[in-house]
Formats: sequence, C-alpha cells, structure tokens
Amino acid sequence: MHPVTVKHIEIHYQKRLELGVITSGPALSARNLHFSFGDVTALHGVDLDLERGKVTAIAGPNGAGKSTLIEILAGVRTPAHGTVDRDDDVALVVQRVTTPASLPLTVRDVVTMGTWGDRSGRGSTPRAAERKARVAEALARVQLTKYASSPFNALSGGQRQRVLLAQGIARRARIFLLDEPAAGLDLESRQRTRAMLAAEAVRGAAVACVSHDEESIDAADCVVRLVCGRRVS
Ligand SMILES: Nc1ncnc2c1ncn2[C@@H]1O[C@H](COP(=O)(O)OP(=O)(O)OP(=O)(O)O)[C@@H](O)[C@H]1O
Repeated sequence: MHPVTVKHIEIHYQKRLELGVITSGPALSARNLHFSFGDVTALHGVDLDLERGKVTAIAGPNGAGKSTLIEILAGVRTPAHGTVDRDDDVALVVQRVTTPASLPLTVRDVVTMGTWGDRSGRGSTPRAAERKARVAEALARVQLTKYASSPFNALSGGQRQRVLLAQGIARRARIFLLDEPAAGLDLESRQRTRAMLAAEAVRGAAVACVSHDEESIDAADCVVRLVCGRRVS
C-alpha cells in the first residue's frame, strides 16, 4: 500500500468538493459561548464554525478553556450563555477513558457500540452484517484490527483514543471532536493520527482537535486559539 501524503489528501478533497460529494458550509456553528466553574471563567464569548472537509486545531495554553469548549460543542456540557447549532451526529474522543472492571469489553465491543441505534438521523439501524462490516472497516482505518479481541482497558491511552475514533467512524459520524489525540504519542504515532483525521476530513467530516504540538497546529486547515477563555484568533 502506498503512503498517503497530505498532498494526495488535498487533491482528493478538492476533487470531492468539485464533484459535490462534499458540501461547503459549516457543520457546526457556535456563538457567544460562556461557561464558568464556580468563580473560574472557562469560556468568555467564544464563536466558532467547523467546516466540513476540514481539520480545525483548537490551540492555547493550559487552562485556556480548550477541553471545556470541546465538551460544550459535543453537548456534554451546557453553556451558561450562547448556542451550538449542528445537524450531524458528533463523535467525541476524550483524553482518558477506561471501562469499569465489572464490564470487561473488548475493542470490538466498544467499536460495535457505535453502530447501535441510529443517532445520525440518516436511516434505519444497520443490520447485523452491515454492522460487522462497518466495525471491521473502522478498525482497519485506525490500524487496530489485530487488537479487535483485546480487552479495551489493556490498550495504551493513544490506542484507546483510536478505538473511540473507530467508534465514530463505524457510526458514520460527520463531526469528530478530539481532546488532545496526540498527547503522549511519539512522532510516528502523531503523524499516523494526523493522517487518520485528515482522511476523515477528506470523506467530508468536520474535525476539531485540541492540539498542543506545533506540527499538528501547522498541519491543520484552520486554527482556533484560546487564551484565558477568549478566542484570540
Ligand atoms: N472541573 C473543574 N472544576 C473547576 N475548574 C475547572 C474544572 N475543569 C476546568 N476548570 C478550570 O477551567 C479553566 C479551563 O479549563 P480547561 O480544562 O477547559 O482548559 P484547557 O485549555 O483544556 O487546559 P489544558 O491544556 O491544561 O488541558 C481552567 O482555569 C481550569 O482550571
């Protein structure tokens, strides 16, 4: 298999846009978001749009409000003021996740959960054979096929984040929100993760990713910078 370069991805994306496979315009629009933890203001009047087919890096120093913003965009937290408009289903890839010891799930189980029900509003619940195919495809896309039968908790933090990414892929989510998917990863793993996210954008998803490392910020199509809960660029 040939390596997929950023140039390949850009050309592929342009073609899909020209062919109308990807529609332009934001998949998610947030306006005037405010949020506080008691006396601590985490977000102060933040606006942002996430475009289909693009990777947006959410950058800023520690405590700037990046995780809070991602959680509000995902609907996990409710803003004190402001609105989030989105049509599509969201896949949230959080930083640290484990399953309870009393609930021993395999990697395949966690990805399969992505195919349960139909939260996308784009059709009926997929049948068993389609669910199985989607899970296999999603695991292959995040390069975790060989771990399918492993206990979820036995994987590294970065691998577990990729399992959550695969869950979103299996669900056909069109918006991916990731909290520091590159944290603690080596250079090769960071590059691989960036390529996976770029590939989802090429397929028309809107991807937003909290990023600390400069390479990921430079590689993103758009950058949203927060400082002390305010958007500065
Ligand atoms: N559960 C909480 N209770 C109280 N304050 C909190 C809580 N979570 C976050 N905060 C505060 O809200 C502000 C924004 O935090 P947030 O985690 O969103 O920042 P961040 O940019 O993601 O930081 P980091 O880069 O360190 O992960 C910080 O001042 C933080 O101390």
